[in-house]
Amino acid sequence: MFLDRIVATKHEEVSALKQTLQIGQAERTIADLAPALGFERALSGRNRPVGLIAEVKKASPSKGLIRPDFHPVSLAQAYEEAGTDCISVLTDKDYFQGSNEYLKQIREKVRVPLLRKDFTIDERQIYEARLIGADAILLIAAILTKSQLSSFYTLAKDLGLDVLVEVHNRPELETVLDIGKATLIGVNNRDLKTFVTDLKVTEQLIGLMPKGIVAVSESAISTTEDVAFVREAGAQAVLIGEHFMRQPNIQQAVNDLLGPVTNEGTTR
Ligand SMILES: O=C(O)c1ccccc1NCC(=O)[C@H](O)[C@H](O)COP(=O)(O)O
Repeated sequence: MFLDRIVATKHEEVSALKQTLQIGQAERTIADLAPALGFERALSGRNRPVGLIAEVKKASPSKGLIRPDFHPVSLAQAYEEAGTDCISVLTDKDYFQGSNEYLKQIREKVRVPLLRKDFTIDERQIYEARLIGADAILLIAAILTKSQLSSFYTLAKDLGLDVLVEVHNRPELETVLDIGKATLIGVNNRDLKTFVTDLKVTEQLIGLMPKGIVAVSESAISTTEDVAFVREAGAQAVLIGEHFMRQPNIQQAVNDLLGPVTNEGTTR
């Protein structure tokens, strides 16, 4: 299964990271860094009626190469000019053709909060995310134990990062809610094991979330009807990658899909 392969690769990467990233040294370096930008705060005070996390995504396991003329900084700058609330940057090399370097380069040029989109399975990756300039990390319930979800969440927060916790089914959501820490939860409409997408997953799961959670609908959103559907289901934000990556004019595509910036965001 593909997800198992991805996780196996992550274990190899973490073994290598153990040789280069010493936790004590990382803690000292992080203590001297400027505070991270408020990822969750940007979504709560969003620029449009629905918040937007726009993704910098060159390729994916389900679709192969998506954006042949891939210039990560230019793409992120176009997202920033389009009034994107947050940007997601895929840093996985083997399956998404991403890179930590892309995130670092974007951090230098863009003042929008950045999500390090990767498959976190070890605490060293959380230190690494902060060191390369991320403002938030992703924790995927499908690949973590309850205990890992809880301890990784706390570590990320202690390092000044926000956390997007991702679920795809009811048992995963129940685990996350039982831990009782997550305030920003993403519902991935894509089953990471089969790649099948269905926006109804958003409808099913957001209805089970308590008030006060910032709910994000992730994946397979490409039309104004899709956006309307997930908003109606209760999503306060959307995470969109492939659709924007296939457009020649990113700014135009963001405005066509989500409308103009209104600065009328509200908190729930
Ligand atoms: O995108 C994939 O094919 C994929 C396969 C296996 C695990 C994760 C995968 N994608 C990660 C994501 O969550 C998406 O990049 C993100 O939600 C944006 O989705 P989309 O708008 O459909 O590009």
